[in-house]
Amino acid sequence: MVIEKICCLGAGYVGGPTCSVIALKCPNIKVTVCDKSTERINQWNSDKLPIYEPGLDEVVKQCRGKNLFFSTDIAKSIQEADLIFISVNTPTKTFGNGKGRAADLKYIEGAARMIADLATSNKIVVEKSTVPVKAAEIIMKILRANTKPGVEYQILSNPEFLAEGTAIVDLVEADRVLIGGEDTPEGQRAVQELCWVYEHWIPAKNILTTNTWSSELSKLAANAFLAQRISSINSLSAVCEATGADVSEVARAVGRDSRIGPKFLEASIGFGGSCFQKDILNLIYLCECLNLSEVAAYWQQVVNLNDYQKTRFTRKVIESLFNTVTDKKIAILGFSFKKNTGDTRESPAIYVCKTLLDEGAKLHIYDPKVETDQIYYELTTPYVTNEPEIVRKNIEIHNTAYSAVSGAHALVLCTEWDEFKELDFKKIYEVMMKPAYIFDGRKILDHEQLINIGFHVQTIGKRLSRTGSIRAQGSQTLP
Ligand SMILES: NC(=O)c1ccc[n+]([C@@H]2O[C@H](COP(=O)([O-])OP(=O)(O)OC[C@H]3O[C@@H](n4cnc5c(N)ncnc54)[C@H](O)[C@@H]3O)[C@@H](O)[C@H]2O)c1
Ligand SMILES: O=c1ccn([C@@H]2O[C@H](COP(=O)(O)OP(=O)(O)O[C@H]3O[C@H](CO)[C@@H](O)[C@H](O)[C@H]3O)[C@@H](O)[C@H]2O)c(=O)[nH]1
Repeated sequence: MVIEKICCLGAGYVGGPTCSVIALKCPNIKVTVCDKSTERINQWNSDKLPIYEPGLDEVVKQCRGKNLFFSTDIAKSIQEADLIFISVNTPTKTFGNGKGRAADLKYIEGAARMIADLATSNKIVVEKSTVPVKAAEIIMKILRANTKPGVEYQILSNPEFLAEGTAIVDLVEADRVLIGGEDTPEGQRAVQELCWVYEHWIPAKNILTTNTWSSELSKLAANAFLAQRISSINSLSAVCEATGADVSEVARAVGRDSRIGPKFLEASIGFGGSCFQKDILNLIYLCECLNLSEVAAYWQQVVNLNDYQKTRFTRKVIESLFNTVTDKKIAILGFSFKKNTGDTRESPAIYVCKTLLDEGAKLHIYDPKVETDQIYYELTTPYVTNEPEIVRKNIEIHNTAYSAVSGAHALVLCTEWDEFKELDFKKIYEVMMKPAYIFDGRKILDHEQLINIGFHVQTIGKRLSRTGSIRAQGSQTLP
């Protein structure tokens, strides 16, 4: 079979960018991205795409209507496709068996049932969503139990490694593409067909093929390793604050060892995003189910340390402000989970804001890309101690950083947007209440300059000479 038509179920952060790049690099293949949500598909067909991703607009504009289509006509797209990507969401279960840990596979199962219902010819079905090991077996069972006469399926695992904010570059210049398939002649033929798609732009040596289960586990393992590096450096940031060492210097020194490498050693207020926590919890649940409790406990600690880092930072803000933020105006700069994305899923800013709101603070929030409604949504659902209406009264969303900081007791920087480095802090100092506090949760500001202006400054993993922290003054240890 030569792949002429591809269908993708799920037009989200993965399905949209991935298929746009496939369409760009494979002009001979017709790519249709489908979603159950008509609103999402309408946005993909409009001038304002549903997600912000540098470089994505250009790719979509170049291909849309030529060989790239966004559609709600799932039946037609499935029927005409040779290959179907399943790129649906796999959130952590919020109830029932495995609550808070296991991946909820209801959307995967739903997608498999749709394919089984609608397909009338042979299909290669590719699991692109991140799933627990052996999830392909579920898809296989559903498809093969409902096969129409003459229809055959091959199921492949092809996890996605793109990071938000750099998705287009990550897709165009992928370190590797991973494809897992069944160890049968038909399975291996399907693997080669998907390899052929990627070989339009990825060097063959960077396309790794494995068995299905290794491929599924490698995705969870890659995220667990990356998150573990962040928790490791964040754990050391606490040691730095307590001793006078500087975590950036430690990271530079440690990262120079070529066996360790310099990337992903940036101490922060904690990792966020829709993947790291969900995928580690997924791995932990898998280990528990396999009676590997020591392994589960090992990875659980990565998540625990991340929670500790978020709590530690927020506690520092409150303690520095004389242990009360009630009725104080606090400017929050950055709400997305990292720069260059409008995505707020599991953003550490949510924890910081909710805790401050619970303590009675009035928040003035600015983020260059997050929509106002999204901020309200994140802060009012779920787990708030106050009623949503009360919470809303204590939040104001701003269009600029300058208006957010006006009259504020403190500025809390939660996301490392480049534009925050360019702000005129002399101007900001003038309009803030005194003493004026800055809490740099991303270590991106010029702290010496801020201290010279007159700010009390605190950051992650470094003790600054003028911190303003009651606990820090005359004390060798920070909370
Ligand atoms: N976001 C990332 O950066 C990233 C990177 C790598 C892997 N992943 C994984 O990829 C998967 C998708 O993540 P995402 O961030 O794109 O999720 P998302 O929530 O942005 O998008 C998923 C989309 O699937 C749609 N959907 C659900 N069931 C459907 C069905 N049966 N038919 C058609 N559409 C359906 C939903 O309406 C939604 O729009 C997850 O498993 C995630 O872990 C995400
Ligand atoms: O040194 C670092 C690097 C990252 N982060 C934080 O970690 C989180 C995740 O960042 P990143 O990994 O860059 O973004 P994601 O889009 O979540 O991408 C991760 O999750 C995706 C979904 O599975 C994978 O495909 C990617 O390979 C993997 O990097 C963010 O809050 C970052 O601010 C740090 O605190 N310090």
